[in-house]
Amino acid sequence: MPNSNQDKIDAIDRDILTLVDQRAALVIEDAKSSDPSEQASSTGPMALSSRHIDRLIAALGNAAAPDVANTTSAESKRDILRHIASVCLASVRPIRVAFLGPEYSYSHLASLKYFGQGADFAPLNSIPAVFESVSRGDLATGVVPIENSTDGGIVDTLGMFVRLQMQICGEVVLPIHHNLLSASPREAITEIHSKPQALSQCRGYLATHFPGARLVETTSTTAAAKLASEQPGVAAVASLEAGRQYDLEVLGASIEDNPNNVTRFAVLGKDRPQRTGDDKTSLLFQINHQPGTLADVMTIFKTNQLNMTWIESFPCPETRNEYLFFVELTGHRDDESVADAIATLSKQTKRLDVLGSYPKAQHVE
Ligand SMILES: O=C(O)C(=O)C[C@]1(C(=O)O)C=C[C@@H](O)C=C1
Repeated sequence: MPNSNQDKIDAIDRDILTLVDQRAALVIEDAKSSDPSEQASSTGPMALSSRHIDRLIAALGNAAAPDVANTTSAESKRDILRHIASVCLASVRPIRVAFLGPEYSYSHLASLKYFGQGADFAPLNSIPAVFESVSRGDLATGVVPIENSTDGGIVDTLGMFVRLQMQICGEVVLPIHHNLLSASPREAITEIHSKPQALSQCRGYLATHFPGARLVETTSTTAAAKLASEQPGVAAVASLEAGRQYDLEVLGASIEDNPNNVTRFAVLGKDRPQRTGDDKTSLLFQINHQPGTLADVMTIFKTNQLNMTWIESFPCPETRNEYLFFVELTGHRDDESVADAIATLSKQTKRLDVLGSYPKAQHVE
């Protein structure tokens, strides 16, 4: 059936493309006139654009164009604008982003959420490989899971921060909805494969519905999905996108035990984002193994009225019975209170790494 509105739709598409080109030209002009430190930034501009887009969508509410039915969701509008922003930024400076692959892992979805589809994505086969490629400078930036709301700190990531000098220049918070995916029917499933964290986030569901299945750990959820497409009797716990990629049936949707399951990802890189007024600072420190030292450190945060958003201990690789601590707090290292706390902390710790100050993730959808 011919579409009677097709000519009008074509005209609108042409207008959209003209506007995208105009937008890209403005971004290029701004990049040329910005100071050299901002020009070198690979992660900052997209974070800033996302922030502006979020504000714009929030301000528009549900009344984008009064004369037109408001049929597009705020989420779709946000996705469209983020994609356009990312494509415009890529015309100034292509961004290469390392993540734990293969594609459609949650790390890939988090990278897409942060950088948009205009970035160039490089799937690597482990979290340490992501750290090493950014540290060597092979890739400008990388995205790694750092904390899950069900399971806590991601050990591979925390261990790499302990081993390697690495900066955090952003964060992404992604709701994680796991799915049981297979090319085989439900009754034929004998093995369920996934990354340990994903299996753990679904342990109640798996124990109830597949008590006899063997749980097998893989390097990522998508690696499990790929295997499930190749081996009969194997199911994977992975994203819907991974299931689509490998043509798998969904045997169970949203099987995470906690419906509010979210994972926070750190954006790694050499950028040093400027203060926005709504920032976080990540610290890694080691203290003497003596009574009261951790309490003394907490007092520094209290005195400076700093709100801690995360604390996690990690066994010190060199010294048995000693621990390193990861702490995140609200505020930027350029804020007086944070700068004061860091200066005092440096006198009371055996090791102190300021991992970075960066804009707080805006929303969870
Ligand atoms: O395997 C993936 O898909 C990942 O991106 C890793 C990872 C993790 O290790 O936490 C990320 C988010 C989920 O919590 C489960 C798996």
